Amino acid sequence: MSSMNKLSATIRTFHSSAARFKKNVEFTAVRYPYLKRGNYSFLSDRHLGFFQSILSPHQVLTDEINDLSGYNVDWMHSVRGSSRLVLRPKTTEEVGAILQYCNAQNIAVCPQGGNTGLVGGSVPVFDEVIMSLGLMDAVISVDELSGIAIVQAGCVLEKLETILHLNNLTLPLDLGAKGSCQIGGNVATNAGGIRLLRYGNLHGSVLGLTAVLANGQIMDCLSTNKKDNTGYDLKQLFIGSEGTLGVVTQVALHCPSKPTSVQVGFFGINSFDNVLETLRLSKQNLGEILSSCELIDQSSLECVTSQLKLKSPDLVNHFPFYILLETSGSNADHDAEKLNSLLEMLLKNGTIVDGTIAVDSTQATNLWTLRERIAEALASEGYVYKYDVSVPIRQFYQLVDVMRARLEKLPIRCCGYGHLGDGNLHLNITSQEYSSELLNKIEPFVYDWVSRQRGSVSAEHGLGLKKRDYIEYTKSPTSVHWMRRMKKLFDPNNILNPYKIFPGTLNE
Ligand SMILES: O=C(O)CC[C@@H](O)C(=O)O
Ligand SMILES: [Zn+2]
Repeated sequence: MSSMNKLSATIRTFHSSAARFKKNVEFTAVRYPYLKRGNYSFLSDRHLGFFQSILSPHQVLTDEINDLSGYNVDWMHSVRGSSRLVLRPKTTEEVGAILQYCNAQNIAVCPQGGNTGLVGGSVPVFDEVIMSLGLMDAVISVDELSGIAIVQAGCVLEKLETILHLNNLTLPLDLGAKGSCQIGGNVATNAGGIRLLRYGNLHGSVLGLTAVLANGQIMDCLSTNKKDNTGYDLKQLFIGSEGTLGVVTQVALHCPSKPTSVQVGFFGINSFDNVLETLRLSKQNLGEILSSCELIDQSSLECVTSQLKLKSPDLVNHFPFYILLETSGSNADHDAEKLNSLLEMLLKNGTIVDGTIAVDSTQATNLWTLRERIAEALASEGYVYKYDVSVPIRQFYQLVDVMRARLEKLPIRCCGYGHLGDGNLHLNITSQEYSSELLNKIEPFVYDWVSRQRGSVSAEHGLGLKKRDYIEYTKSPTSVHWMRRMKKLFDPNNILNPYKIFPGTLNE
């Protein structure tokens, strides 16, 4: 059976190849014609001179074609800003000096990690100065005994995982974008991913962090204590703040022990009731070794196999639903036996119709590839309307059915997949190209539907620019009011990632 090391070495690099896809064109001005640039200073030679005086030449990028284009556009090629400057600090102090200056000079700043976000949160909307954390990529310390790693914000997730594995530890989060996303960006967006079912989200795994506030002040919350009840836990404010309250520069992460046995199963299922029963029985029978439970519907599997020329697993038939299960444990024989007897039981009682268990790391990788490259496959198909929602588990697939009925006869593909174990559905609708008519058929209907289930209109991708107008479909007006107050308190001049999270302007 496969080991985690082998698995990790081969899986998931979709962002590097997908970056070449240019089909998903929409761009900010088309979809957001009502957006107005805030009253910020324009970049002048004097400003540039200041940044050049405190940073080295390779930390100040100004060449529009050769340097800036990749920073100005998001991975989906759907939001594009027109920044004229990328700053690449190497230390927390440099971040502090930059922000202090920008705050004093009324210059807007867009903090950026690996730029793998899906809601337009990590790219400028107008000409905000981009602050890229990519040069701050050091792993400062890893302690196997306590399971604590301290790392700079710009460290790419995959690099961090490789180093953790050498210390018999692993990351509490895993994403398809791990080859290019950065831990600071993950923390700033409270990224979820495929292990959340097992290890919970970053609000639990981040023990401490350093954040630089809008005025340049360095807030040292870099605690490594697992227990600390000395008043308010301020670090939590920065986790999921999408760079609007401060710039995260260092993170102390609690890392679980590295599993030595990883098993992957793939099941074909005839009805959504049986999908739910599979989840229930998997939880009951696998217990704590269950580390992922992902749903893929037939439409998603069809898309990923046809667009990326991948082979479907060897099952007897096509099914409306597939579940990908992963276990992570420390005893290969025990874990394999558990998964095999689950498979037998599910087949025998008719909950699943067919299933396969990976016999080696190549097969496991191939199964994961089918799940993790769906986003890339969708992007290569045409324009993608993306929804990342939390819904009560029993209603997980209803929204997909409702949307198919609503968009019947239109030339679209409607896919439902995602993190079933967490109630996090990825609903994606593709069409040949962007159409505002189609968009109006989908939104705000989708958000309204989710709101009526008391779900979340953004489960793990954040609000960024694309979802900001829908915040009140999930958060109460009182919550939004206090969020705005908090933003005003931390960033009174609204220089940090403006136009994100909140609809309108902060003065409204
Ligand atoms: O593109 C999407 O909708 C989901 C992307 C990512 O969160 C995933 O789980 O693959
Ligand atoms: Zn996801």
